[in-house]
Amino acid sequence: MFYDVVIPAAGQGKRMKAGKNKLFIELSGIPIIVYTLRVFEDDPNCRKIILSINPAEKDHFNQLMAAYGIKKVKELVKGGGERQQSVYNGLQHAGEEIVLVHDGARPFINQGQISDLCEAASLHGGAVIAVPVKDTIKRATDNKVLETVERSSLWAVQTPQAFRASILKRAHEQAEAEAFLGTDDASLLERIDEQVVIIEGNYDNIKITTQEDLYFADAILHKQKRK
Ligand SMILES: Nc1ccn([C@@H]2O[C@H](COP(=O)(O)OP(=O)(O)OP(=O)(O)O)[C@@H](O)[C@H]2O)c(=O)n1
Ligand SMILES: C[C@](O)(CO)[C@H](O)COP(=O)(O)O
Repeated sequence: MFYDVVIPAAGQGKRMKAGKNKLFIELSGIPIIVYTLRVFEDDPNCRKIILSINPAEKDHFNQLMAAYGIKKVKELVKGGGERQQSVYNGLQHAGEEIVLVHDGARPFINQGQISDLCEAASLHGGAVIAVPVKDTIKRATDNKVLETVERSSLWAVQTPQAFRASILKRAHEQAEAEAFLGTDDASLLERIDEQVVIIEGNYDNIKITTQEDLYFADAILHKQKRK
């Protein structure tokens, strides 16, 4: 099933404390964003990549795409102050069928799962990749525990997230109109009662967020190279 993908890549990487967009940090000599883009460049079902970026970094992104032969980025879109706004801006350039949203900061998505995700989105409206939560989760205020949350129904949600484009566009419009800010795109469907289903993913699909994620990323990369 064909799809367009919106990749938000306009963050500042504050939690990484690298003093630059963390997507330019290299893993084994290759920038993180290149790993992410390659997954979609190599997927024959991906029609086009829409990349939301900070305009000040446009030349850097263009240089990387030229150097690594990335040809499917058909739109370089101005990102927003929040991830949700970067996705919203990208969505304006997406087609009318299936659209995926995938963090630039998740370079280890397994291509095999993307088609399952698209099928599910076509059937249900929205679908997310997620893994069962492994830790015991407690709710607390001011470090005082209020309760232990029942774990069997908890999922840690990742990207990609796939949607019927018309539903995602409507969900974003409504969130924008009501000044609602979510941490992922599926939450915008949930609040307008559109269905979102889970496709079980794997724990390697980490989002590179803080310094320690870089050595987890190196380990995952080495594991993948051994295959
Ligand atoms: N205004 C923003 C914020 C984030 N992102 C993108 O959304 C993805 C997930 O966001 P996150 O991991 O939070 O990245 P940063 O915002 O860069 O990190 P931080 O929150 O630590 O500053 C990243 O690919 C990031 O580039 C974006 O396009 N626009
Ligand atoms: C969309 C996301 O990757 C799902 O896990 C995540 O919510 C991005 O935002 P965060 O603020 O870094 O959690």
